[in-house]
Amino acid sequence: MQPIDPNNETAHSFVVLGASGRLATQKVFPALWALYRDNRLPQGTRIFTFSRTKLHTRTYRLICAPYMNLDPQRDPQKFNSFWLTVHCVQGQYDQAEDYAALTEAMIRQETKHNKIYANRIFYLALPPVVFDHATTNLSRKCKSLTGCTRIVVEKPFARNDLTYRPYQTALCQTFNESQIYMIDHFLSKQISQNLFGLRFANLLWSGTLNNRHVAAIMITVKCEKPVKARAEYFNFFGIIRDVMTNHMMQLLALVSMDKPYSNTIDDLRNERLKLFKEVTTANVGDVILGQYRNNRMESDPDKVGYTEHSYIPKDSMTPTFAMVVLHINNRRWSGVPFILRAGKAMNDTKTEVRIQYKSAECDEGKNEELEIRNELVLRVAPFEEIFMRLLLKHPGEELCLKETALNLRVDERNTKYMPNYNSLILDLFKGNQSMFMRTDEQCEIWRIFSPILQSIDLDRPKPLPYDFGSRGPLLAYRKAERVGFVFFASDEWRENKETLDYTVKSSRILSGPHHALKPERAQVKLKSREI
Ligand SMILES: NC(=O)C1=CN([C@@H]2O[C@H](COP(=O)(O)OP(=O)(O)OC[C@H]3O[C@@H](n4cnc5c(N)ncnc54)[C@H](OP(=O)(O)O)[C@@H]3O)[C@@H](O)[C@H]2O)C=CC1
Ligand SMILES: O=C1O[C@H](COP(=O)(O)O)[C@@H](O)[C@H](O)[C@H]1O
Repeated sequence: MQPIDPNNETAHSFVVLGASGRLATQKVFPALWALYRDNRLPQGTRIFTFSRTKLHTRTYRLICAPYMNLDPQRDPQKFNSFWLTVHCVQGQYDQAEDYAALTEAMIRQETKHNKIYANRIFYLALPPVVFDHATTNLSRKCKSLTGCTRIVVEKPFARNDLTYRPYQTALCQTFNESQIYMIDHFLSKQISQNLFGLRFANLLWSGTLNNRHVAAIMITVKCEKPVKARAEYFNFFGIIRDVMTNHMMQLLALVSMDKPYSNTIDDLRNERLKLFKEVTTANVGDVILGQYRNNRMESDPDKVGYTEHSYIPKDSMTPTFAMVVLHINNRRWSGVPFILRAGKAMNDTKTEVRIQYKSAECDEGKNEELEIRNELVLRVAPFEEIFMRLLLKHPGEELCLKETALNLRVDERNTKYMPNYNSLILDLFKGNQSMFMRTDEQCEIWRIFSPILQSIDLDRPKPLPYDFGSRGPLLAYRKAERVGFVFFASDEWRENKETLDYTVKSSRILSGPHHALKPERAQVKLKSREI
């Protein structure tokens, strides 16, 4: 893949459809601006908005400005010149002639820059209802005749395996796979790239990531905030479709797939697909669903039960928490549970992959209640870190073991990472599809989750209640323990005693006792010859 040459002669038209919406104004335009400011976009880039709403660059820049992280000392002049590259086109998503008008607008700008070559990128920041109209009309009226055409689609990629088929057909009949960029912003997160590096570049890990050494893997995406922004979308799709059938499955693939044959995009995607094919189809027995309720302790009117929000139907059965246990049917992983846990309005905001190793069989005086396991944790939120839970000798004269951490705060290494959307948009210009999904990958993901999703849609099971701000339903934790995961005082064990005591106390109140709430640090006495 060639790096972008800012002096590239080719004209580039970047079109954001649905530009009046949240995704466009809060993510896509801020990313475009940051890349422009840092001279990362090719010189001949022109940006177009396409929406039913009549937009003017003058007013649109005011709408986007709060999300653009402007530096008043450094940026004003460049910010003005950025907006000179933006052109607004109004249109209906189902009207072919409006797309023809968009093409005329693009040609006018493209020919100013280069009369021969023009690449076009279409970013669909649109809800699914207009997806078919947009892809068909873009394909008929707007494709570049002289350069590349790329189309970017955002989740939700349909609702299940049945609705995905026509979705995939519509997309693949109008665009080639090499033109389709299915965005999953988790693929561009550092955790994803770290998983790859850690696994395939270090013998220490590549040799132990298998069912001989690993007891269980837990992948977590939990969030303290209640559902508010995008509530209508969330209530329709629920937590499983929001983060599991996309982001979390990509993390699962990265932690478990074999090393791709080569670094080419196809080999990478083929290996991911192979892994997804080996994940067994989940059924209702593999899932625990929850929905947050009022904990009667919050004064903030936003921190109420899910169905108490004015914007959520009172009888909603949408799960705001889910834990799903998956299995991979191959030699490396059979027998190891992969536990996906996600939720809103929980006790913590945290995204991580936690690899829990089997316990070492060295301690004669082993205390059954305190089973100690090594863990390798890759965390991306609230901050980036990689740590290993280890057992070392407790300082002092007594010969006993103590949990400790080998810890790396990745974000303290002074490296500035590019935010997700910036690097993904840069990849669009470069034509680098490796951080994007291929359409057949999503097909397998829907196959894995469809029985569960179908049961939720048809039977409308009542999710288990859990208190706002808690760890979710206790039953979920029991389930995780039953399949082989052991909870320690989560990761709070790394904090000072005061925080630990507080967390233990409040956790107890919020979700009842389980192994995560052990008040004592684990200490296992050993005979001297074992140290
Ligand atoms: N917001 C986010 O952070 C994320 C969003 N996504 C996905 O990206 C897509 C866009 O998200 P977002 O910007 O939040 O969505 P919005 O609901 O804000 O919709 C975007 C734009 O689409 C047009 N639109 C909305 N509803 C309709 C309709 N019924 N018929 C025709 N046009 C409509 C509107 O533009 P106008 O009327 O002016 O044409 C609107 O401004 C969605 O599929 C979403 O799931 C994915 C990940 C994150
Ligand atoms: O796409 C989504 O992802 C976010 C989590 O992503 P992050 O980059 O903020 O960690 C999730 O909160 C949201 O519900 C979901 O739609």
